[in-house]
Amino acid sequence: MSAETTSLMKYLIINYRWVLVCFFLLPLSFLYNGYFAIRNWIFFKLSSAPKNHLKKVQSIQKQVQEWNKKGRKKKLCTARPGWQTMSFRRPAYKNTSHQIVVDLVDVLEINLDQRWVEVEPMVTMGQLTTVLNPLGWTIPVVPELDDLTVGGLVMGTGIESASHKHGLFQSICLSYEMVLGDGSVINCSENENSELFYSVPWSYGTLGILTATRIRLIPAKQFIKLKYHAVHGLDKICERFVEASSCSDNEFVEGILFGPDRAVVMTGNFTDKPEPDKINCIGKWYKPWFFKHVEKKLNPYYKNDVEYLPLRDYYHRHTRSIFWEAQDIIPFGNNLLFRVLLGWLMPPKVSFLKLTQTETTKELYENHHVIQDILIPAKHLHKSIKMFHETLEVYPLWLCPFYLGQAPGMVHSKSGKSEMYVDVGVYGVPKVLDFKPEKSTRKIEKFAIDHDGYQMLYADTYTTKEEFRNMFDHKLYDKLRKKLNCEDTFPEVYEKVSRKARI
Ligand SMILES: Cc1cc2nc3c(=O)[nH]c(=O)nc-3n(C[C@H](O)[C@H](O)[C@H](O)COP(=O)(O)OP(=O)(O)OC[C@H]3O[C@@H](n4cnc5c(N)ncnc54)[C@H](O)[C@@H]3O)c2cc1C
Ligand SMILES: NC(=O)C1=CN([C@@H]2O[C@H](COP(=O)(O)OP(=O)(O)OC[C@H]3O[C@@H](n4cnc5c(N)ncnc54)[C@H](OP(=O)(O)O)[C@@H]3O)[C@@H](O)[C@H]2O)C=CC1
Ligand SMILES: CC(C)=CCC[C@@H](C)[C@H]1CC[C@@]2(C)C3=C(CC[C@]12C)[C@@]1(C)CC[C@H](O)C(C)(C)[C@@H]1CC3
Repeated sequence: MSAETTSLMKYLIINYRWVLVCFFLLPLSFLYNGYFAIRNWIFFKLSSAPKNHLKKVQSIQKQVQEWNKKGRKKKLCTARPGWQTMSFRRPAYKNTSHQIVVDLVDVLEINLDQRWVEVEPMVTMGQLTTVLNPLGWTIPVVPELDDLTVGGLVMGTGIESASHKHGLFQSICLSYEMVLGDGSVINCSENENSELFYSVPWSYGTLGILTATRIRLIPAKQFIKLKYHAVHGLDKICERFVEASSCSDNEFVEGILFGPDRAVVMTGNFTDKPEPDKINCIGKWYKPWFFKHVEKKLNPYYKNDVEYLPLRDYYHRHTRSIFWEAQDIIPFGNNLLFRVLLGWLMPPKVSFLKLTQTETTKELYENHHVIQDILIPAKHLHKSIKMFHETLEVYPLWLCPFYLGQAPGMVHSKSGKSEMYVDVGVYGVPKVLDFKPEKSTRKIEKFAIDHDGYQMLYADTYTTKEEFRNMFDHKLYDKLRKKLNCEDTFPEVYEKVSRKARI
């Protein structure tokens, strides 16, 4: 292809990606979701899951035992296709690993007396909220985005606006059932095999295959009373945000920074008594994107600083616009006409976007886009926002507080006592002129390491193995890897998340 044609193709792919998305990916996503809704309903109606679980676990054990018999030639990973994972890149290591099929996709049991739900690892957040919310229950932390799987959230991490009370996703898990590298099944919890229980989070499937987990339940009411607090000035923003995060009356706390000195802090509580004229079904297809709706609250003209959002609308408030990533894919996606006509098809499935990503878009995102979630102690929030402004100048920034305890494992508070942390989510096009992906990201990673922070690993990490082990506490992890003979069974976490391991 001539140079002109190539650059024309690149121009079209970059500036008209929305054509592919609107005319192909949106309808395809809608049909795919429809198929799975029916499939789940039928599987449930047949009550297939509870009866089949044991058989499905035995099939995983059999796969691992066969792998052992064949001489353990390659290391193990799950057979989930890389394009389906909720991470920016695809796991290249799967091509050179022995893949274990883990088709565990169902809700197993809801025990309302003891307040837990037992689920298989491929259950998604969308499926779980569909099951639980009509029953008047919820898990305490419901990570955004329907397609997140329980397995990925346990083995990686998960966070949402209730995390300031309930911690990260692993803090709401009561037990894990796993198949180990020798083909045996093990259960672990705080009181049983507790060292394994604390090592599983952030282990990225490198200690065993997760086959079920029990998650705590709390009563859910049908609405969230959401208060919007427009705040101006970085000092005031940090003060208001940290104060809201430490106030135990707030069941939900979230902040969106729309510029270096203007933000909206949101506090929420469950309620069954909404004021009828203030109900906002923000999840309806024709409604504005949530972050755009929030941005309007900065304007003093919009007096209405209290709204009542239906529970499921609140839990998946950022899903239609994929936080603010959809605006780079469908620039006119928040336009009223588009929303009324095609909003019901949004969002395009992230997995389909990944599946159809071209080298051109990949290069574009690599060199002109940043996607990171940096977890920083709340006492360093002011400093970190300034660092992000100088290094990237990307807005909006997502601020999500979470309580981090001292339980052993890869991620714990480093100050010797439990403390409030903040997830600073950065998703967008850097405005600074000197943005260089590796240099800028390594600066952010160094800032995190120097301030007792962490980096979410669904995103690119440019840390060296030594820096990675400096950021994440490998003491207990290394001990378990040895105890469970993982060395030649599973790769190490770093070998699954580093830039070399992903394409
Ligand atoms: C345990 C459980 C798992 C579910 N899994 C899914 C799912 O994977 N995908 C999805 O879209 N929807 C799921 N649902 C939601 C389900 O689709 C709706 O709640 C149900 O269709 C509503 O119809 P119903 O009122 O007849 O349900 P119910 O009358 O509550 O129950 C209908 C069926 O659910 C079974 N059931 C009820 N409670 C339990 C329990 N604690 N453990 C196991 N089986 C139970 C009963 O045996 C019966 O066959 C699940 C619900 C429950 C309680
Ligand atoms: N609000 C939030 O908290 C959000 C979080 N995220 C990120 O998304 C990730 C989850 O994405 P998702 O696509 O669900 O997960 P992935 O499929 O990406 O899995 C993440 C890791 O968990 C491992 N894993 C998954 N299931 C199992 C299992 N049953 N047994 C052993 N290992 C397993 C995978 O191993 P393998 O590679 O072998 O398959 C992989 O290393 C989270 O970790 C989080 O970082 C993204 C958006 C929002
Ligand atoms: C802790 C929290 C809230 C994290 C939110 C992370 C999301 C914003 C991330 C997770 C996966 C993610 C990186 C993704 C993308 C955007 C940002 C996402 C959705 C997109 C869709 C951007 C466009 C890209 O071409 C491509 C399709 C590869 C990715 C896929 C993953």
